[in-house]
Amino acid sequence: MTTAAIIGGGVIGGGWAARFLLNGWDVRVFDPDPQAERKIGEVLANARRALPSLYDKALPPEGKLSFHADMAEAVSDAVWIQESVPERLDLKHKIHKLIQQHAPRDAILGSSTSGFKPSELQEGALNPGQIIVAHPFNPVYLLPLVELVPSAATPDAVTQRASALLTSVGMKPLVVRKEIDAHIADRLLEAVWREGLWLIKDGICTTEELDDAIRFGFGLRWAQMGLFETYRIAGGEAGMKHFMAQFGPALEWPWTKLMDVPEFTDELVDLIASQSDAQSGHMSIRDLERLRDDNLVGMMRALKKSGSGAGGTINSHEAMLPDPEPADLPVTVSRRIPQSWTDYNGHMNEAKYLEAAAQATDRFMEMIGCDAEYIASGGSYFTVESHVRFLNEMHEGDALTITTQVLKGEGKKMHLFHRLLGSDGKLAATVETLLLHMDMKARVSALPSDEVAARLTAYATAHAGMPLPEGAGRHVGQKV
Ligand SMILES: NC(=O)C1=CN([C@@H]2O[C@H](COP(=O)(O)OP(=O)(O)OC[C@H]3O[C@@H](n4cnc5c(N)ncnc54)[C@H](O)[C@@H]3O)[C@@H](O)[C@H]2O)C=CC1
Ligand SMILES: C[N+](C)(C)CC(=O)CC(=O)[O-]
Repeated sequence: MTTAAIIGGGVIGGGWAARFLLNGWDVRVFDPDPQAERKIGEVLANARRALPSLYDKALPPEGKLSFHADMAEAVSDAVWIQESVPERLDLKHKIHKLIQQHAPRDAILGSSTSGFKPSELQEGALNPGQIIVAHPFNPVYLLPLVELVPSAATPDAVTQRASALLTSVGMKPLVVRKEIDAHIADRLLEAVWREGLWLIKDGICTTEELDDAIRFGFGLRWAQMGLFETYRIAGGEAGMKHFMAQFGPALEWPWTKLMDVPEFTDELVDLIASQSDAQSGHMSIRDLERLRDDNLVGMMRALKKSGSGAGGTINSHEAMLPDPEPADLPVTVSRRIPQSWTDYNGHMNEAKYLEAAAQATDRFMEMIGCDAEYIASGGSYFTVESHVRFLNEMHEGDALTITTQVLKGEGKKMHLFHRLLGSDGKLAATVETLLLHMDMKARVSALPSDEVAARLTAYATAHAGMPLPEGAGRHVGQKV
């Protein structure tokens, strides 16, 4: 089992711990705060509820979490050490020295620093080439971006190994070409924050109105296309050059106050804190985190369909996860129930049982080779009939596993029986579904390719010896 050491287990360290644990790594935490175990436990509960929902395949079994008061114990077996102590250079230097006295020489020491350059962190270090900036985004267990910043003293091999390790836990390493204060993203974020502080100080808007200006408009655009691709479209058919000619002059007028910093007087701090309380004080931080996570999962799953932005990272990571063995009943869905799937009755809405079963069918189609490439080449399956039996309630956060049994896989027909199992392994629903293979051009039923037919037959043959599932072939209202 691979081991990560988490040094500093606050907001960011807790998120790193969850990211590694849920990707099957053992995690050792070093943090003097007596509350660290409780805080990490709460972050982990949120992560367990959110991260698996991004995937249509099961993540590896969770690793082991342990807490250590002794640095040697925490780091001596670690492949990856992530430092997330408060943003003070003297503290980071002190803690890196202690880490390097006990760490394996080939372990990577990533720092979560939001602003320090790697060369600053490496000053006076015992093994400078081991230290690299690995700057993540909150929540670390869901957001894939990690800015990986080497200095001139960082060997290329370290950057490459760091990049590969972070990719293997579902992250998107962005290697920053030249070290600079605050890397790339925090420079952008600080510029927006500084301008926002001025707009509030000058009474132009409240914190809520400023957030509205982001979330109802450009915030939605940025998640999928960023700044420059979005502006390319804004230039119309004439593209980027036209856009720059039209809006370039505004930079000189100027519209913004970016280089000034409003003074952090008690008055300004109180104004912002009271507006923020009025905006969001009715919810606890953990409730806000869960709302944020559910929204992020929904948006990231939408991006997964098109492979845009973070969706592309999820697809690549999912492709690295192992497929279940074809001889067993294949697991076609393994996920948690998001809050957005529940309804006014406080449980999973009936439509979502069918949605989950449709995900299982999509996954099974991929398993037999009917994937996006095959569909683009002109063949696919259409569902012609489904029967759902609702047997047990499912709730927000419950684990949902779906197994798929092939009742018939012959010619154009594919007859499937999905079992939806809850956290306790109890049957929550069954969905029996009949599909026909189609010629997508002519939009008529047609035989599948030989390869798809052969893979389907392999499953059908393996499942032929199994008993017919209880409930198969039922019709609505039938007596038990
Ligand atoms: N909060 C954020 O949005 C982000 C923060 N970061 C960076 O992550 C780092 C940590 O920030 P947060 O998690 O927000 O801070 P935090 O205050 O939530 O957590 C810091 C943790 O470090 C522990 N700690 C303090 N001294 C320590 C020591 N000597 N040894 C081990 N642990 C010690 C504290 O007990 C605390 O649990 C900073 O460098 C920050 O710039 C990076 C990305 C985002
Ligand atoms: C505010 N911050 C500088 C600590 C923010 C970050 O570093 C990244 C983030 O998660 O927004």
